Amino acid sequence: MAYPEEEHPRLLLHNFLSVQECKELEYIHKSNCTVGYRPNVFSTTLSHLIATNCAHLIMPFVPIRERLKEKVEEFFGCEYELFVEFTGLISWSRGSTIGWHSDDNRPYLKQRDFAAVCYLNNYGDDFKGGLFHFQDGDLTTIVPSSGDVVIYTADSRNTHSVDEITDGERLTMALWFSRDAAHDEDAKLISLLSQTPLRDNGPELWLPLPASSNMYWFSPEQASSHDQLGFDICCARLHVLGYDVVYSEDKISCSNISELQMEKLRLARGDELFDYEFVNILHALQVVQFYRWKASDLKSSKVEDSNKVVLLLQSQREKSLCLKSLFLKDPHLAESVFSAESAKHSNWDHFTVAVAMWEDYAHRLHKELVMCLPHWKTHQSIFHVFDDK
Ligand SMILES: O=C(O)CCC(=O)C(=O)O
Ligand SMILES: [Fe+2]
Repeated sequence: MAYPEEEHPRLLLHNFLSVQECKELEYIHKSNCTVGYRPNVFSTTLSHLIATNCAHLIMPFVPIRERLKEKVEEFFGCEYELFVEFTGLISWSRGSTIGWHSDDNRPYLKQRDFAAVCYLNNYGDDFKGGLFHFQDGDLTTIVPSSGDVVIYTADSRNTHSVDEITDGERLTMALWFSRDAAHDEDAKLISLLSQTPLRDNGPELWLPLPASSNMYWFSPEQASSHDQLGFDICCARLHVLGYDVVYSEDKISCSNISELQMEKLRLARGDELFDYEFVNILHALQVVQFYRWKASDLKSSKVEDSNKVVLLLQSQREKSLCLKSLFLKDPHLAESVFSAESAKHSNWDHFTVAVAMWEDYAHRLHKELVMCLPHWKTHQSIFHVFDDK
């Protein structure tokens, strides 16, 4: 039966995204996410990337969004009719869940016609729980597997739910599509990009700039006051990977998180201080996550002795601990939300290579963005312009 007569129009596509695409989106999410719209959920939106001086990080999304839109249009028989309404990376940590719903079930969501949920990591290996269920019809349970995509109509023919995540972090990219041009995400993003200075080539154009500190503050559901419990998610992600933050300036006191987030810092592991200054905590987090993403390539990279490691002084250690207590009021909570990952840090020499590779990566994406933007503005649409990637 062809759509629209079908009772439950939906499709599961295996390996629609490559392993590399999934890993790159994971890198972007784990270094840029903010607290999400539901308890224990974190999200990364494209407008947030633009707002934090990381507009270049929308580049990896561009060909994927395009392929997904084409697939959805083809399957539902509405070629050239759809707009991407929203794109988001979403991670579901322990305790998160969503009950039976359809994706257009609120007055402000009525413009949503179709959904595509892309799975970026694996049930069982990366998280426990988190199975997806359709309430009726065929294909009722989907076991998330990296690279797979489920597409379905956003209406009540596809009522669905997600089981509670009981361990680990479940990572997805969700897109919604609309026939209504007034809800075109591209137009909104192009307008934001047009207001962002991008033209020159200096690193200040692609070094991240943290958003307001409350966007990175995770509060457990039961906490009555914002400051009492919880943790800063950037610091928590560094912590679960075994990195401590050491601020460069002596004058820094353990007081104001929003000011600290903008300060220069270094990273330490145990009593080793990596003598390289990051411009702020997001910069450090991006490089650390990049190092993890590229770990296997780095193993075979030729390393010159970097001499960048010095012994952490006692005074620096004390300061670092004091700051940690400010950023992580509850380290155990942070470890349970981001599931203390086994530290994969192999050595600082490879890390030094990663710092340089990260810069090349950001710079390359920035140049691509600057080349694409005039085309996007002309067509009022975000599309893959160059094929020589
Ligand atoms: O992550 C999933 O599998 C589905 C998420 C979902 O239903 C939603 O965000 O509306
Ligand atoms: Fe949903």
